[in-house]
Amino acid sequence: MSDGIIAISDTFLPTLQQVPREVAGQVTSTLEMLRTTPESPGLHVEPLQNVKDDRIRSVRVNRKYRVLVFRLNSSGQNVWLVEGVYNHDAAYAKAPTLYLRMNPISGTTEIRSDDDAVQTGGGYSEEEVRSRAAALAAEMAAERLAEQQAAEAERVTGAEETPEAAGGAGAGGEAPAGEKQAEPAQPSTVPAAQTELALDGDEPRRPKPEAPTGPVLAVTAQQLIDDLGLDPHLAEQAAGADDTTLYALAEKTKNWQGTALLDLATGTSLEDVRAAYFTGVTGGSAVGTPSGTEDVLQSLSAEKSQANYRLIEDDTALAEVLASGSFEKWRIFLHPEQKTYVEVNTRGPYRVTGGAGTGKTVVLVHRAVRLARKSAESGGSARIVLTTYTRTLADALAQQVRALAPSIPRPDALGAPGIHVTGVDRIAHGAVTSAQDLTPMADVLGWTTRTPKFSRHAREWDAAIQAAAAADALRDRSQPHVTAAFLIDEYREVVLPHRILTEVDYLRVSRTGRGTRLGRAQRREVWSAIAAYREGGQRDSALDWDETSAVAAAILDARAAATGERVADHVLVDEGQDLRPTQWQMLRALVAEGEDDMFIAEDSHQRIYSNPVKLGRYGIAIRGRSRRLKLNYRTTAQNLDFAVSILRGGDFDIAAMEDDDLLSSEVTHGADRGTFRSIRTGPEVTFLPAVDLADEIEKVAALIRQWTEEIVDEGGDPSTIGVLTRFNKTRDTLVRALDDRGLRVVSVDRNTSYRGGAPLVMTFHRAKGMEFTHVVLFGVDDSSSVDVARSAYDEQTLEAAELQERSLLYVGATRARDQLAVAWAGTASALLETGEAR
Ligand SMILES: Nc1ncnc2c1ncn2[C@@H]1O[C@H](COP(=O)(O)OP(=O)(O)OP(=O)(O)O)[C@@H](O)[C@H]1O
Repeated sequence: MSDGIIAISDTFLPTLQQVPREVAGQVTSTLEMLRTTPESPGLHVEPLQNVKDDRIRSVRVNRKYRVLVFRLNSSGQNVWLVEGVYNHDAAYAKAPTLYLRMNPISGTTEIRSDDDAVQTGGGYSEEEVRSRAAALAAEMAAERLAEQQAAEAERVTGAEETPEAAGGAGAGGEAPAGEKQAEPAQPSTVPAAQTELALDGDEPRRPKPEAPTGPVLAVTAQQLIDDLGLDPHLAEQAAGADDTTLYALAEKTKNWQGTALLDLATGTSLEDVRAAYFTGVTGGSAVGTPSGTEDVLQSLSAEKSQANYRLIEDDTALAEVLASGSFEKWRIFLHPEQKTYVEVNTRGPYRVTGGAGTGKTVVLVHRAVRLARKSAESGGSARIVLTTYTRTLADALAQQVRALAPSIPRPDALGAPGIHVTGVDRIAHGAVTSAQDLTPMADVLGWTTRTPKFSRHAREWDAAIQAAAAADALRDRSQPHVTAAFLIDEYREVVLPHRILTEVDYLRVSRTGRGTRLGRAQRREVWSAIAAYREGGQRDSALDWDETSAVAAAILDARAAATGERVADHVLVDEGQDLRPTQWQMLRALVAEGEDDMFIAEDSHQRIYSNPVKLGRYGIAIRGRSRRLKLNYRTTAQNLDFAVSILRGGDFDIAAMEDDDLLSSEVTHGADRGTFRSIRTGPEVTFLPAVDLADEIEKVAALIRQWTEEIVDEGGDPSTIGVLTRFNKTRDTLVRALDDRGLRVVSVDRNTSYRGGAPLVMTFHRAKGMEFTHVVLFGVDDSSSVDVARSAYDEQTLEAAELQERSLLYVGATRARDQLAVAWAGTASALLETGEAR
């Protein structure tokens, strides 16, 4: 008999994570034996008594553990569908109730249990189900044909651009050093399904959110039954369910039906949900009846089943993951939407947005690996750059790439085959230091050197202002446009990207997007300070980081002009919302425009470093190629609700801030409860109001102690607790105070890498991109925001700075997987809008 096939169910990985490490190793070798030599005397594959589905087997791992599998035998070949690993007694208690059913409407395999909280009741007989399924299949085929015909008609007549084509070549926006192009036309109509979202985005200010009541879904129970194939009992409860009930139902429903409900709750249409999960396989059986082996096998091998099941046969990637000893679900099972963005072939830059924890990084890492594998399969050696804002985040990305695909090369240098993972400033630094020819520097700065230093400090702007004042070039130094804050932004957002070298050019340049309007005399003043800053740089042969990436872009462009070659084939960017204009220019210069050139993951609601950027200005035209992820995999619904309530108080008009040429519905998400949901629920957020700092520290110390004990009791590591502060100073005070109370914590800053064994204390900024099981937001009182008015030089920067304070709290709150606590002394921050906190 030929070797069998191992099929992994998504129920298996969480159970594998629960067993001791050495047992996990034994499980994988047991599965390998099951695949190759199931008859081996060393392997005990036991049928069980009194079972619902006689295909279920218990396979011995060691004295204590058993794996539950379904044996699906077809034409002499075995497919072993692995459900989970349990200790002996739990396995024997569970096995009799389990059965395999293929849903006749969706064609999806479901591992069901007689104990399912939601069971059959009402609905159709088996016969009715089958005939309904056949009718539906015909309906879908007709729909597909009609769609194809419509698309064909559009292509032929050119009557209307498809979204992809609309963002194609030529829509590149304003050239860096050129004239402003005409604004792309706004679409005159918004598709009906998106109208509500678009209007939401236009609301000037949201009222304080009320707890949502009434049905969440905009579909009837009958539609859920007929069109989706949900269990009738579940459908009836779900159709009328309010928010809380819907979550409870989705969580209890272990198979794809639960996720499909959440998808609908995020605004995904019935058609899209069907397109995501329906396998197209016909047959199956009603709830309560196991389905035939052939039906199940066909369904399992359908591509759409990959969200929940994977066959190991020929899947070296999956085998690699299992062999690695680390079993997080994200490495094998992607949400259908995530999978789409991993695999989509793009005709230019593509952007995935989505709230915190929706798996944007997961998509990016899978995509980088897919591009590398695809190239290797066709004998190529693609040069892939995977980058993000900071080095710490880049290190985390590198770890994920290694976990997913240890065998793919991760070169240290730009231009080598494989996945080069590094921070965006390091790329710029590398491009400048490795350049043979630094003359393009002169095109950006007006001077050049063979030995640049990278050491300029923001305070050198003060020296430049002083120098300009000393030369009598400034009339009044208290004017906003001659403050360091204004000049830094003007330099990085206007002067450097446009490669302005002279006052004459600066007087002419379009400053679109900058809030403050400047007259001629004011521009002269600004230029005098900028010229002084540049002279300082030239004197010291020193570049700041914005200059470095601007120079890197010029060097890369010059090299491409001379050789016709760019240094990368694909560029993937995480945390894109925090990148600055010249960094985008540099990334654009790494890769030629074309298929799969740039892929960007970002969340505008998490922007905590830079001002919004209109990517189209830097040759990154994403119009029509921006998509949104909506299911939060990280944090519970309770924590997410709290985090989103912070955003709601702010006027995040993302569409206007960054890409006003996009439909606002393409980018809105965070403030819109209906479009962003968590996949699980947990305890309520804990609020810890305190009378003063000492009281707050006491309360937080007690909570950390309690959490630490609970985590240690369960065999976990207390470094999964994160305590976040707004300022470095608060962090240091807190760490000292906890230390005085005999509570060991680790203070994390730029220079300390974190270790396990103790809770971590760090700033909100440092926690960006990280996640913890438990989080305390410390010191969220009315003095916890920076005095934004002090550094803001106009209305626009004031608003942006206020939004950044909200974003910081949002970032902090969404680091928590399970439990979140918010502490403050005295009056709570005005940014906390929830009733409990006020
Ligand atoms: N398909 C999936 N199955 C299981 N877990 C997933 C899946 N996708 C993402 N996750 C988990 O959700 C969490 C958040 O994922 P990720 O960090 O990619 O989100 P993100 O959108 O980049 O978040 P942020 O914007 O906050 O950085 C991680 O723990 C990740 O492992």
